[in-house]
Amino acid sequence: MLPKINPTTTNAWKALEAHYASFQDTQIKDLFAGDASRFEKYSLKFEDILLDYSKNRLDDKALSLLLQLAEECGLKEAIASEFSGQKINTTEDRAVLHVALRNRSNTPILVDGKDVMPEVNEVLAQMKDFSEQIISGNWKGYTGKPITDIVNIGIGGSDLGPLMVVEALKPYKKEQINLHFVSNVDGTHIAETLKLVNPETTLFIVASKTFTTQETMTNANSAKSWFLKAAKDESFVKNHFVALSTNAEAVAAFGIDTKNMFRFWDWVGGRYSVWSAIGLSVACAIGFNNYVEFLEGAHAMDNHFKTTEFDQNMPVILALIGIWYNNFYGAETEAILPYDQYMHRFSAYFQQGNMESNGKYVDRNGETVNYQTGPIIWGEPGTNGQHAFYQLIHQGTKLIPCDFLAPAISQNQIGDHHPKLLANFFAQTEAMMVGKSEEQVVAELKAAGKSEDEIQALKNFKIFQGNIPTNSILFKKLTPHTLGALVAMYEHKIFVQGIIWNIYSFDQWGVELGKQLANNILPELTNEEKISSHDASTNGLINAYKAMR
Ligand SMILES: O=P(O)(O)OC[C@H]1O[C@H](O)[C@H](O)[C@@H](O)[C@@H]1O
Repeated sequence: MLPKINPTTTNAWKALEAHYASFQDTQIKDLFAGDASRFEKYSLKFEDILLDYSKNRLDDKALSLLLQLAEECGLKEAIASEFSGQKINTTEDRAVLHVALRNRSNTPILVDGKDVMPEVNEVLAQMKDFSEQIISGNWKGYTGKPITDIVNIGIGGSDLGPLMVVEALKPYKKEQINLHFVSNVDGTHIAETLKLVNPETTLFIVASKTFTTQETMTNANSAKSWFLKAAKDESFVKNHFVALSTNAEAVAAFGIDTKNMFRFWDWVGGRYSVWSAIGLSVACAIGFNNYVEFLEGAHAMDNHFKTTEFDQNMPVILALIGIWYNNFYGAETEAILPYDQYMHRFSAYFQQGNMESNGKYVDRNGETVNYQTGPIIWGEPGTNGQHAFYQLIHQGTKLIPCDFLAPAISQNQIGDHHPKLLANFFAQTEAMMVGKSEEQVVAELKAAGKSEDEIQALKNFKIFQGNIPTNSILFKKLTPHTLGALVAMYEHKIFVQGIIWNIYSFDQWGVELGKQLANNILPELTNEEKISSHDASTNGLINAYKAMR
């Protein structure tokens, strides 16, 4: 079971507070000036991935206290509990075993005394067989034509994971299959997607752990009606609809043959489910072997996380640096900035991964925390972000630690695009650290021929204070294996932080209230009566909507 230690009561926390008081104004660039080996010391390599964390407001003392914090909070025991299948998702009484889904070494993992690996392998074999039939064209639609388009209908973890991975691994995509993702209950999403596809050659993958999610069920029903309008015969549904779910009854009730159901288990969290049957659209897009490569990459990172000393452990180091800024410097957000267009949904994916996991104010003792928990995660690919929001990172009033990610080798070697992209990556992390001093600004303005008055009027606007912390994550190439490792790295970072913050990272009670109230409101929108059962604002809005429509 997980430890239940309030991190602020540890010796390490108190020592970190004391250290922060004297260290807080230290400039990263001065730390480099004082230590010629800082880059070597503060960087880690794992396979083809280099993590450079030297551009942080971090010294040996802070780092060793953060490592001590991890020890005092029982991180070692917590990792062992997770990997051994203990029910560490206590509020839902479930194990947390996405690591079993990619456990390529096949060592037994027991839940309630039963090894889960045979079932995991069974579903993988089913996914292999199915994806091969789709890709080869052997799986036929109701008029005997092969499938050309797959529409994944799902939301949250049943959408963001496969969507992010299919986008990131586009260079590996099989040409004959087009992928589409429908998530929003806004009818526009399904309507615009259906305009692009033909019922004779389209496969709908209905992805929902619970198979009760309003958005997904609504979209799946609309897709089914659209399909039946063309196919006319219910018996054809089995050629065009498959389900990814833990809920066989609901799948059958929807009219999908349970032979066409790919199952997973309650110990797979939605936001950690791309490694499960939820990855079927990925396997159909890039082929099963590439999907397995993706699992292998994650498994390799799992082993690194499980077996490596904390001071050399990438997810642990990233997590501790995050805690340093979140809990001592008061940073409220973290930006994830991939310099790879294929990774354009990576930040959105970890927005859910992080914020749904660690956005909690109640600790594992059921008490309200007296410290900050999960940060706000956001980001867009570089270089686009540079022309949009980097202004605030460079000269705003908020501290925003950033992760920069980039491949050394582009999958599209066109002219000098890639050196230009990477030049921007390196320049931004350098600029964020070194800033630009008053002396530099004045010298530049002088060199540009400005008068003394002009210099005085302008100079303050052109100064960059710098000292903005960044992690640089450079990898050789965005292969399925490397992507798997990167995703697993961030997953474990979230785990480590949740353990230290003494919260439960694998439930998501905070999404329930809105769903409940929407279910109450929906029937009120289907009649013309004036509504008075809510607060004045909600009543006013509902009534205004009814009058407008
Ligand atoms: O896969 P489903 O059961 O349809 O759930 C889809 C999503 O909705 C829920 O509200 C949760 O917030 C997510 O964690 C989940 O991924």
